[in-house]
Amino acid sequence: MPRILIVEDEDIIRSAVRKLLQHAGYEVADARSVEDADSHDPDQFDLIISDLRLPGAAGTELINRAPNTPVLIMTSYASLRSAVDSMKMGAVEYIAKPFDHDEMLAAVESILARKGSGDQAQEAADASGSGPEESDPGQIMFGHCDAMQKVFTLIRKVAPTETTVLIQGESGTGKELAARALHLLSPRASKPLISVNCAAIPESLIESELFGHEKGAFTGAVSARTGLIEAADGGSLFLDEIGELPAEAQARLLRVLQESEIRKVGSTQSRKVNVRMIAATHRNLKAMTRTGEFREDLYYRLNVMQIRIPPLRERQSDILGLARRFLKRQGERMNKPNLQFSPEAMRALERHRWPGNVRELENAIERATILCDGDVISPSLLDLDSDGGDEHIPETLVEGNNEQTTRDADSASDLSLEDYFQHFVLENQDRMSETELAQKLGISRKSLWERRQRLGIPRKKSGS
Ligand SMILES: Nc1ncnc2c1ncn2[C@@H]1O[C@H](COP(=O)(O)OP(=O)(O)OP(=O)(O)O)[C@@H](O)[C@H]1O
Repeated sequence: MPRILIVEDEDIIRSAVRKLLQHAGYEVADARSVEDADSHDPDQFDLIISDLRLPGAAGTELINRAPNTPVLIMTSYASLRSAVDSMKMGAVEYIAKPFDHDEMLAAVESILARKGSGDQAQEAADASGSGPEESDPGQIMFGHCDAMQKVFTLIRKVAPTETTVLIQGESGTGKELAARALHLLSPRASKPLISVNCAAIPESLIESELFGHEKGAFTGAVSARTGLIEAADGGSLFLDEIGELPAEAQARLLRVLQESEIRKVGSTQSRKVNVRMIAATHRNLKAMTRTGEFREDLYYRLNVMQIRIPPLRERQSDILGLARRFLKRQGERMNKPNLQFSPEAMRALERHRWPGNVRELENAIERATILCDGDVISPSLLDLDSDGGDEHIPETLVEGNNEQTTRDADSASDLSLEDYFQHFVLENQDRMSETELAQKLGISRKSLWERRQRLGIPRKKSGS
């Protein structure tokens, strides 16, 4: 029977995950912190599931302390969807909280299956030191056109260095993927890549999230916590939407860049950190320095090397290649392996302006794959003319999520995760809009609304 160690300081989550896994037939032990977990021999476990932010050391520290055991990291923020990107470490994965029971069990099963069947292959790949993902940006992101080839050349040159990189580009162009390529092609690839969306974390929390806090630093700080910068120690930190960082956090970040030191909120002591910074924005940071919205000194520290990801409309010759790639992936996921675009659909794809860039293309194809009854995708399934930009797309994607939400409702054993949801909404709804709440919970606004109805937490009038 596989043995699993859960490391989580929040009692509700720890006991919910424990019950879920025991119910599924696993043997489970638990701990409240990385230090607490030291009392267990990691080699006795087939899997460690840990929260990212814990009192004391960050959950990512377990990756070092338990080199032979896969670590599944749980993150609280949807903004950290790709928080722990440790692909090179075999079965290390992340899961965004709150997760469905099915999602957690599927992640556990898949890691254990990979561990069982893949150990030897993984060892061989590690020994040769050449996993397929690490050798070229073209294996991490698609791009044959000249503009993307120039981006790849820049990534290849700058990735092995320690240089801070500023990635600019419209929303959905692939800035996060470029950051991942920079990390995976760097000597830090075996360490964590922590991605933080500065726009998705409320102002009041961002400093504590990034820098950590001491016990009692503010109301609600019941114990000391590691920040995300410390969690990325030895690896890379990707700060998405850096233009949204509030002034105080900008000042603190500048100190990290200048002195490679962080000081937790409420602490008088600094600690050395070794983190490579990659920042991204869709805004004109230079112009923001002129209006005083962004610190000029921080701008120059970040802008040592700039990579501009072109919008999809400037990558005309890549559109069909990307579309086919997404269609293949979605077709495999949905068990529709023979899907093809009709000639009219291909023309429609090439004619569209793609204001939401690659993300919009990916979503259009996911939607068409779901709706397609035969093997041919027609223009009407792509529904490109009626696309309403960013606001519209996530709502469409919710189709799949909703199914899971309904399954949640059917499962009486989900109660404690629902408690977590309820707790989170009640605690944050006064200072967060519905969009922000949904983003942080990793669900769509529609799902948030549905869960509110089901759990009887009506939306406050002043909420958004
Ligand atoms: N060149 C590419 N090849 C394959 N997939 C891509 C490419 N560029 C983007 N994508 C996919 O498109 C989606 C959006 O990409 P990503 O999140 O990197 O964009 P972004 O510029 O960081 O967006 P935002 O500014 O909104 O955070 C992701 O699912 C990503 O995997």
